[in-house]
Amino acid sequence: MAGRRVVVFPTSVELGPVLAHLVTSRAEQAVNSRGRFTLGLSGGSLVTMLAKELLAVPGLDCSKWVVGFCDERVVPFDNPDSTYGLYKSHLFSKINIPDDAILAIDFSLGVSECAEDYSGKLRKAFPDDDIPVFDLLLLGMGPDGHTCSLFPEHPLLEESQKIVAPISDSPKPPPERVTMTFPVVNAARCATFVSTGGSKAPVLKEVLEGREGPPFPAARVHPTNGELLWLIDEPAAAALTMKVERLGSGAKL
Ligand SMILES: O=C(O)[C@H](O)[C@@H](O)[C@H](O)[C@H](O)COP(=O)(O)O
Repeated sequence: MAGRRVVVFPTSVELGPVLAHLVTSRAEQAVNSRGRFTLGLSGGSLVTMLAKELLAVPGLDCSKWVVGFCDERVVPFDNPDSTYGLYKSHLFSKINIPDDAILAIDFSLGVSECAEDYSGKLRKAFPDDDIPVFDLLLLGMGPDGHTCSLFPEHPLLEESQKIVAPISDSPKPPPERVTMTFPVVNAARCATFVSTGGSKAPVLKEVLEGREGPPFPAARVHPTNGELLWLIDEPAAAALTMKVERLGSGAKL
């Protein structure tokens, strides 16, 4: 692990531009060294924050981006629960990313087949990797400590063979989802959590500072050969006693 950075911003207003800079600078580095930038997206409040901030970047060029989903709800794209659907309307329709560079699920399949199909899409997009190595995964964390669709105490936390797994009993609706597993999450070059708001404070303390008993799913994210960044705001950081970095909107990570 290249190390963990916990960076606290006054509010999400200052965090947003730094997130956009992180994405575009990692994209530039990746395109320069490997010819493309592979990005994994999560849902929740990240969708609108990321879309707003990326669309404000002058001359944003996504022509060499390949985008996947850290998890996805198995619902039609026009269902408001579809993470792809939200990104399509907020972001993909407004940037120059080729359609075939977006690795989306086939929601018409049953949840198990859908996971197999999405796994095949990842394998095809990463033909040289035993486990797909994304340049950047953007992750969220629920107030229960889940990330992707990896929920506390769920057997999927121990999945070590599959790169993508189906889940049909998600405690958070909708119940049917597909999710990247920890082997993929922890193979990333950089995993970045974005977590804001006071509702995250209690769980964030346990995730970042440790707890008795089994670690929360979000605490199990620690890329083997990559970086781990936590971008949070003061309300989310309220219960932390650890040393953190405090930065503002002009920061570059
Ligand atoms: O699939 C889901 O149910 C959500 O996408 C979820 O996993 C989300 O990423 C976290 O709950 C953090 O969401 P917020 O950043 O909006 O709190």
